[in-house]
Amino acid sequence: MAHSELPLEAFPAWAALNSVEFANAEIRNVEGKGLGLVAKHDITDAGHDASSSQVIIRIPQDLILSTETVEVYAKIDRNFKQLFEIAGHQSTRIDIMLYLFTHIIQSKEASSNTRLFVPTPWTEYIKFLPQYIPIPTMWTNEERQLLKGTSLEAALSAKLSALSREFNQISEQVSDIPFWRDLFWDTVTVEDWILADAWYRSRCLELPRAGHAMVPGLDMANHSQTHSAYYDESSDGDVVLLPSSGSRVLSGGEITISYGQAKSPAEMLFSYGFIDSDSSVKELTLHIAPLPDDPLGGAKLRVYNGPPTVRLSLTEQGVQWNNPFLYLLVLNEEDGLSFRIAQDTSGERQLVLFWQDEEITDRTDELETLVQSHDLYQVFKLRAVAVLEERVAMQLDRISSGLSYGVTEQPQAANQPRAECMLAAETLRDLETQVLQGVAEALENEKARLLLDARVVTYLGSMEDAQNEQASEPAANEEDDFS
Ligand SMILES: C[S@@+](CC[C@H](N)C(=O)[O-])C[C@H]1O[C@@H](n2cnc3c(N)ncnc32)[C@H](O)[C@@H]1O
Repeated sequence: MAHSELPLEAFPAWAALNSVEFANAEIRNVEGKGLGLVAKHDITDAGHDASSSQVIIRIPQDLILSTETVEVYAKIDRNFKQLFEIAGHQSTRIDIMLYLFTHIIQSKEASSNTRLFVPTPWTEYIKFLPQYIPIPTMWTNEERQLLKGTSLEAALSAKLSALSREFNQISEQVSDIPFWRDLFWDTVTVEDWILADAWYRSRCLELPRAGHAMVPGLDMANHSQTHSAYYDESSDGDVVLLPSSGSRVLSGGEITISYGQAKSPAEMLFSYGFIDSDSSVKELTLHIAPLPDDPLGGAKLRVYNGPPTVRLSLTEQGVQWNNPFLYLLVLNEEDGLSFRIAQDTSGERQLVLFWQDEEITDRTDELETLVQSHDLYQVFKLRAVAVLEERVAMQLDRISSGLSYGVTEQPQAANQPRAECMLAAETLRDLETQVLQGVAEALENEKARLLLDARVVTYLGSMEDAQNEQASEPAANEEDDFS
């Protein structure tokens, strides 16, 4: 069943009906970016007061889609309430997605004129939103293959599994409610949930007071590193778009905002479906697994209070790769790392981490600082460098072997990936290869430096002596060993 859509010409009427003021902007098609905001008259920065006459657009508070809006809607619409009571109240993301999902279902039913839910300003507004967002969760299978070997490969497959898990769980949770059960049988598909996620991810922003929210009209603003406008909440709670300091947009020029200056290319592609060629951020995040022969591997993963990842960046200052999880991975019992099980006051058993007999369970992210005063710090660092070097080499291998798909192979015409997806994947691949190569080189240099360190030399020498001694001792069962 198709979603109903509205032409752009209908937008001014929707805006007027809902008291959205487009004082100095209109929505137009912008080459390569979908819709965007364009100045009606020249804009110059002439003050930073949200109530000043420089306001480009103003959106009334009651149109903002936040957790609060969703809670209020659950009080008005009993069908939505049933869904929200069962599947909502988990996170802002899920609450807003349930609201969007409900509105998507209504838009699919629009042709049959069946009113399933109490209408809201969003009932019509979502008909102006694109049905396809160029983020990889909406790419075809063939297009997703283009990301093989990049840092998005694992992130994307985890995201798709999570989306289908969330959808199946909701479907199961509502199976006892006839209204929702019938909708899940006849109308609703996982693609609707994927679309709700794509809208949320690519259009949600953080407001100073309302927090994570979607703002109709404002979410038509595209991103630029040299953005000409910024948003704020006025004293009466309305959301306003204002000129950025020193900005100047001529009549007919595009008005842009910033989606975040520090986001990596992978994050931009994942959340917004494009990589900003003006951004200088060269960064990627890699998952790091415990060493296969580490008996403490599982406990280390459980106790670490952050994601088991390392962020690698190339900056003007050089290469950055430090991450406390690496130190947790390379430290062992003989170094002074230990785990114990403790019971809290409610009788719950907890895993507790010690370093040199000091409890550090809540300080795993300070591990590198904690080990710095140890005599063997340079040895620990060498181990961390070696583990990371191996992981980076593996990723470089993956990223270069992934190259053969889609770029050199000719996929079947029917499944031909779109040019924009090929270009985005190739850009990501190039940028990540640069980072990985830069980090690999820096790690190689760091390893060479550490291997010259006096304490490392002494430590490695003592390890070698111990091994030689062990090898020269006859094995106790040597004579009986016929294996
Ligand atoms: C908040 S929406 C902006 C409005 C959107 N262009 C539309 O047609 O509805 C964010 C989406 O706009 C597009 N976009 C924003 N800035 C862009 C840019 N600098 N280059 C390419 N696409 C951009 C991306 O598809 C992104 O997911």
